[in-house]
Amino acid sequence: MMSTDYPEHYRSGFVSLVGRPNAGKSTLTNAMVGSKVAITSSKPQTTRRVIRGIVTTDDYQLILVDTPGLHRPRTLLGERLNELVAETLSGMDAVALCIPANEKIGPGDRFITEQLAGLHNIPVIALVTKVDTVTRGVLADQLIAVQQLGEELLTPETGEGFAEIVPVSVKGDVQVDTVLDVLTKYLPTSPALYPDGEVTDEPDDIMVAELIREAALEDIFDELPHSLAVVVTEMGLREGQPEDEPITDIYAEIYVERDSQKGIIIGKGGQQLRAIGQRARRNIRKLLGTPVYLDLVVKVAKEWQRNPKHMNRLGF
Ligand SMILES: Nc1nc2c(ncn2[C@@H]2O[C@H](COP(=O)(O)OP(=O)(O)OP(=O)(O)O)[C@@H](O)[C@H]2O)c(=O)[nH]1
Repeated sequence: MMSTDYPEHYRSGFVSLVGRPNAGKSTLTNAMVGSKVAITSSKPQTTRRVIRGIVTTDDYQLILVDTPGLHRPRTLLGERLNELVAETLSGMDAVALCIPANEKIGPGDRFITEQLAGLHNIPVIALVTKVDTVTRGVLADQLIAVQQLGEELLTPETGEGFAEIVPVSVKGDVQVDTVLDVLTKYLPTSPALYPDGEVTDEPDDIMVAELIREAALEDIFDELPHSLAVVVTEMGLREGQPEDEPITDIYAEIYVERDSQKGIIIGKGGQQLRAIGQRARRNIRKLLGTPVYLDLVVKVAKEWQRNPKHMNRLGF
């Protein structure tokens, strides 16, 4: 379909879908990618950009980028990761914040919106997702609440708020095309940035490490407020697998500061570590688009967090 000649009006660029867990980002990404089957890729890309999908048509190429690390900074390390997220976002042509229609706007939404307020000259579009789950009345209230959120936190000076607010439902097949139209409006004129076919940059071990870290912190966060780092030591597609059954092998080390914390992470009979692995695998699988074999080792690195050299060695 694509040729090397691009029409003058051709647009190409990056858009990131953000939003708290369960907001419907993946479902929407898949629906947009699936609706225009020119290029699909669920493979992660460079260290900074984790590409979830590319929608290529005769008029535009929309590159959908993931930013899984967008959360409250918990530690120095967390702040650095959030800088990484900020850097990813600052390279976007637009950012779309997903807010479900059927859940009240909460602290998570507010926090992310505040983060987005720091972006300069990047339009932020609100997508009110899963509108099939609510009545018209509830949707109307949510649209107003979203508008107020934008006016209050995004551009309080001007009160402009979100560049646009678009209701959408993948399950109900409502306005998925409209979302594409809206997002691509903000792409700059440019030839396609990715060639036709599979995209094959280096996988992103930083994002994988972050997913493992999040999985570890999920239910033992209180006991380990700060002392956790994850390093992916090896990652790659398993050789000799049939092409339609790829598996990604990942070897990672979880660093804690004290022996006692090591015990917490591993748990009785290794139970906790298994649970962490399971959770992490589920999310990494989403990110990479292949089943994952995950080998986790827990190590003690004393006071690593306050030691910049140590942090550098750990890849931060
Ligand atoms: N009814 C309905 N459910 C939806 C819709 N879109 C997504 N969902 C459901 O909402 C849940 C979360 O969707 P995801 O797309 O995984 O959300 P996400 O934001 O990618 O979540 P994380 O990966 O946890 O950040 C899933 O159970 C979806 O099936 C929709 O349009 N309508």
